[in-house]
Amino acid sequence: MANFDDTLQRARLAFSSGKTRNVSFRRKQLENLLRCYEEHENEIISALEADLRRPKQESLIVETEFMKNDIRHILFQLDEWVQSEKPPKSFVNMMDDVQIYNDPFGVVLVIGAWNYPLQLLLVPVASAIAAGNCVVIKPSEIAANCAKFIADVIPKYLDNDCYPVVCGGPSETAELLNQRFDYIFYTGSTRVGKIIHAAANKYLTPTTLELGGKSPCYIDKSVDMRTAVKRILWGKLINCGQTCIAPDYILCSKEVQEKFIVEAKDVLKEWYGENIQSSPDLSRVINANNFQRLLGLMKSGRVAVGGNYDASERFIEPTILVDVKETDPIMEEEIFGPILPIFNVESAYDAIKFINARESPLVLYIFTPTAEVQNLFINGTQSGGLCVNDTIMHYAVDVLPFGGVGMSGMGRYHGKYGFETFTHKKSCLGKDLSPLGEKLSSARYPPYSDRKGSLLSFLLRKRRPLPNLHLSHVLAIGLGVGLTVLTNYYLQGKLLSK
Ligand SMILES: NC(=O)c1ccc[n+]([C@@H]2O[C@H](COP(=O)([O-])OP(=O)(O)OC[C@H]3O[C@@H](n4cnc5c(N)ncnc54)[C@H](O)[C@@H]3O)[C@@H](O)[C@H]2O)c1
Repeated sequence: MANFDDTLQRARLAFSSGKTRNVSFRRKQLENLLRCYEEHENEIISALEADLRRPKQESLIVETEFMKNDIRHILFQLDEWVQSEKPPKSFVNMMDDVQIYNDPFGVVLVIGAWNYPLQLLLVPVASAIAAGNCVVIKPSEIAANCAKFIADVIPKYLDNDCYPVVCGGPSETAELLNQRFDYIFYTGSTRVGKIIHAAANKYLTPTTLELGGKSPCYIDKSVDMRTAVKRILWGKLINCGQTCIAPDYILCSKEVQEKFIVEAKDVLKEWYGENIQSSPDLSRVINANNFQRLLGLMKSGRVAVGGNYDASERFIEPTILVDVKETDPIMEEEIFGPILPIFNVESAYDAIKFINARESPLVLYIFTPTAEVQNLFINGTQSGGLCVNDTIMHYAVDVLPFGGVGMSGMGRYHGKYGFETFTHKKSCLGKDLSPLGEKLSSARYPPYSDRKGSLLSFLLRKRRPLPNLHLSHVLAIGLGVGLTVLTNYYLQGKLLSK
């Protein structure tokens, strides 16, 4: 059984030494991580190819370039993000110092999933470093080559006491979860998310859960079908459908379905040629277990496109299923593979009813140029995110928070939202000690009286927030007003005496 006591002890000591509170130290670590990506790009691409047979271009877009840009974004903004905030004050605190400090939580645990084995682990790690935490980094054991890269190479770039890498599967993770962390960030299935949440409960550890589920995709008849088909199929087939935000199934009318299938056949031929298996541009299913699970799901409905597979390569041809029923296994569990079922609905209203009868998805996709139809979904459904007329691309907008809702997760990250996830907002009131400040405070002290009560009600009454004024500002304004009044009197006296 793994023993993580020492690792945790060293991280705790490193955190209490105050090292990670130093913003230059955090910046240096992030620069090192960026350098690691620059110096090992080919190794990263090879590890992803070995685990998933991921094409180089996909690895560049969704792993290396994505990660480097995430770190660059943090480095550009860090000095601004770490500043304490001075929120607008109410009348009663006019004389006081009211601030919110950005405190790190302490030692946090980040657990990654296998489908994007580097990005899903190291993007939250970068946010946690930026926020001043120590981080225990736990890659998914299922993407074994990437886990080995992380364990071998990352420690050469990051401070080993502050940011240890620990490896292992479910039993090691269970052991790790017996330790006390100050924050847990987990990416993976909803099933394991519940285990993580239950473990976090022991110490009331705050937790972000980035989970999965079935993300629907509604296609309206008004859409340009060629564009819709390309954007949907790309989102479904990148990483062989093993993407938490892949469009899981399509909701559309029979008429739209017919047009979708005609265009889909054409687009697949254009992208992958006559012999799809020989195309270098399609990833493979991660392992034999998932391959067999997907073959089981392919038995639902009727194959309209694709349907071929080869167990020796864990290859599954991009497959579109029609005539599926609500109760078919493919409509009940997250697919996580290159299979796209179409479920027929009569209208946008029917689609919304169908979506609302199920768990809230991680993302909802709608394809329509019509604002009226878009608004029906925006106002009538709940989902972690919503993407109109495209798939996946909302993930890359670094000013948008990313996360689920309900069974698809809790919490959010990316960009500033990642920094805030790993930051405790420590509120601080600095009371004014001047005689005037004490005079304003004295109404709260006994002996109580009606006069004091009325004064308190007046002071506490909610008004529009004041601009951030301190005693010195108030005195300066008072002095200015006083001088103006006196000058007026003086000038008037002079004029009258003439
Ligand atoms: N929301 C997101 O950002 C996001 C991203 C990627 C994947 N996902 C979801 O993740 C799922 C697929 O990923 P996965 O198969 O790696 O998930 P997983 O839950 O099997 O594994 C994820 C992590 O949990 C650990 N783990 C597995 N079983 C455990 C257990 N019993 N106790 C403690 N730890 C355990 C693994 O070691 C791994 O590090 C899909 O549902 C997908 O939608 C979500």
